[in-house]
Order: sequence, then structure tokens, then C-alpha cells
Amino acid sequence: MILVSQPNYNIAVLPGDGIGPEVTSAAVAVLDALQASGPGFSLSYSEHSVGAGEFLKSGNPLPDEAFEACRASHAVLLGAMGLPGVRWPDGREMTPQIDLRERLDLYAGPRPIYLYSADDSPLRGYQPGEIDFVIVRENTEGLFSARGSVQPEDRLSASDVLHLTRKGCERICRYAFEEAMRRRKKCSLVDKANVLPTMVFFREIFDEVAKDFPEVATEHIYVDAAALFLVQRPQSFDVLVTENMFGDILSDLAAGLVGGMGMAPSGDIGTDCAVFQPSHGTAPDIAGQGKANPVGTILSAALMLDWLGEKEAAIRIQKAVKMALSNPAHRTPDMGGKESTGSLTEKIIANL
Ligand SMILES: NC(=O)c1ccc[n+]([C@@H]2O[C@H](COP(=O)([O-])OP(=O)(O)OC[C@H]3O[C@@H](n4cnc5c(N)ncnc54)[C@H](O)[C@@H]3O)[C@@H](O)[C@H]2O)c1
Ligand SMILES: CC(C)[C@H](C(=O)O)[C@@H](O)C(=O)O
Ligand SMILES: [Mg+2]
Repeated sequence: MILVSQPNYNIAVLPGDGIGPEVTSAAVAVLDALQASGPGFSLSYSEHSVGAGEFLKSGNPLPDEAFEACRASHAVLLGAMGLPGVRWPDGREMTPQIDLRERLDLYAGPRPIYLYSADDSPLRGYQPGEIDFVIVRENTEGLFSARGSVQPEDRLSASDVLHLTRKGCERICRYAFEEAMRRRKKCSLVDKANVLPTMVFFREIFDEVAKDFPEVATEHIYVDAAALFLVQRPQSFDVLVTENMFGDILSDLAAGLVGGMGMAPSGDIGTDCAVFQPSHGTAPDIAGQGKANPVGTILSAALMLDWLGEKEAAIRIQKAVKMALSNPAHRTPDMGGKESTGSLTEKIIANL
């Protein structure tokens, strides 16, 4: 008898705050159902407390034990972190997701946007799949790198510096072009090179990297126009690459085109470490009520499997989501439906 060993992936699960625990349990339930069908690999989980709730307990929103578990795992599945009332003394919220991105060097933030059903979009006339693009957000520098900046005590002014490096711009552009090569071979740089010298620099590097990808069509779009075109003609986009803060803002706008925050998955990807989480936050307005839309987190789990190399399993989850959503009644309240987080998850599992 020949025993073939199958890979086992250790997944650090960070439920976090607000609806985070509800949506991560939904994604883990889908992964469990997938595992039960014998996909040729196994998953083991370790759960860690992080976020605003953990800060209130221990004084640290990202305890060393949780951080080390993330570093040592094959991948991390995160819910959401932060609560508007829990802040550092300088007034900023606890945002340990940024610490994770920076400390683990998770420089690429792919945020795929896909329309599952015409009625889910506030835009008229788009059929399923006709809105299909990915925002590649630079995750470790840009305006966010100013977050620890010390402000003058006189309270007469305040400033944050937008910092970009050649290394950071090159690697995010290369990631975006590689993504475009796997997709429809178009890459749009979203910048503000009409005003900011940092963005002239970003554009120069984008154009340099583009030379290595002659098959990919390119364009430069100012970020304000990009917001307009995303609403007016989202079908014209394939891959958009942009600075950290611009990517944060545009990815919420883009989620709105396909049904809202609950429909938008994301990855935070480094060279040998990655975190997967929905693009949304902790939604304190609906937390603990079973109303959270689990789709973004379930699709993030699919991105995780894809990144681990389990592409077939990732596609099975994406297809199960597609089939479940093909029934218009299968919607949570944010999308006008009556399903709970748990009942929609069951519908997805039934289609696996
Ligand atoms: N990645 C993260 O962990 C992350 C992302 C964004 C915001 N936050 C934090 O979350 C808190 C709330 O922020 P916010 O209100 O600006 O953004 P949010 O994304 O939590 O909520 C915005 C709106 O979308 C709705 N929504 C979000 N996710 C949903 C889901 N899965 N199902 C149904 N409806 C959903 C909310 O009910 C709310 O109306 C803040 O503390 C913020 O810092 C965390
Ligand atoms: C909570 C916040 C720090 C975070 C970000 O801005 O990166 C979130 O909005 C996101 O989009 O992941
Ligand atoms: Mg955001």
C-alpha cells in the first residue's frame, strides 16, 4: 500500500471585533464543509484574540503571541478589528491590521470586485460578471506610513507625510502587472501626478515596470477621475494599482458597485506570509445580531486557498457563492434580503 501524504495548512484565525467573529465563523464553517469532502489537503486552525476588545482586556490590540502565530502560520484569516470608541491617547483608533501589514511586509493588497447578480448593483444594465476588476492597493507605505506622526502641541497645525520608496512602487507595480497577465491584460495606474511629486515618482516607476510587460495595455488616471469612471464605466477596468490611502477609499466605492461592503474580499500579501479578510470593518451598527453578510469573508477564504496553491478548492467556494446568490432571495438585510449570517452560509455550503 502506498500512503500519499496530503498537505496540512496551519491557519491563524483572528476573529477580532464587532461582526468579525460572526463572519469568520461563517468562513470557517465553509472551509470545514470543504474539508469534509476530502479536497486533498487539510486545515488546522489556531484562534487568537486581537483588536479593540483585546486592547480593553490586556492593553495590547496585537499581543506578541497572536503576532507570532500569524508569522508562523501558513496563512491568516481575519474578521475585522477596531471600534470607534477605542482609541490611542493621540485620538487614533486601534488599527492592528496596519501593524500586521507593515511588520509582516504584506505589501500587496488585492481587492477583487465582481458582480454576481444584476440586481445587486446600484448601477443599471450590468449583467453578472460585467463588473469584474481588482484594485491592487499598496499596503505598507504611502500616506498611512505617517500614522505615528507627532503633531505640534500648540494645536495650530497638523501634517502627515506621504512617503513612497522605489522598492515599494516597483514591487506593487510588478504585482499588479503579474495580476493583469493572469486576467484581461490591462493595468491602470491611479495617481495624483498632476499635483503631488510623490505621484510623479510613482508614475515614472509604473512606466518603467510596464516595459517588462509589453502585452499589458496601460493607462494613467487621476484618482478623482478614477472615482468617476468606476461609477460610469466599471467594465473598462481590469487591474487598478494605487497608493495605500487611495486604494482604501476606492475599494469601498467599488464594493458599493456590487452590493456593498459585505461582498468585497481582500488579501494582504507578502513574499511568504499573507492575511485574508473582508474589506469591510467591524460594523458596530449590526454586530451581534446575525445580520452580517458573510460573503466577503467566505470569498477571502477562497483567496486564501488560491494563494496556498489550492486553486480547485478556491474555485469550488467561488462557484458555491455564485450558485447560492443566483437565487435573489438568498441575501442578508444589507442587500435587501431576510437571510441571517448563518442561513446564507448554509445555502453556500449546500452548493459546495
Ligand atoms: N479591516 C478592518 O478590520 C476594518 C476595515 C474598515 C473599518 N474598520 C473599523 O471598523 C469600525 C467601523 O467602521 P465603519 O463603520 O467606517 O466601516 P464598516 O465597514 O464597518 O461599516 C460601513 C457600513 O457597511 C456595513 N457593513 C460592513 N460590513 C458589512 C457586512 N459584512 N454585512 C452587512 N453590512 C456590512 C455596516 O453596517 C455599515 O453600515 C471602525 O472602528 C473602523 O476603524 C476595520
Ligand atoms: C481599519 C483600517 C485601518 C483599514 C485600512 O484603512 O487599511 C480598513 O479600512 C481596510 O480597508 O482594511
Ligand atoms: Mg478600508
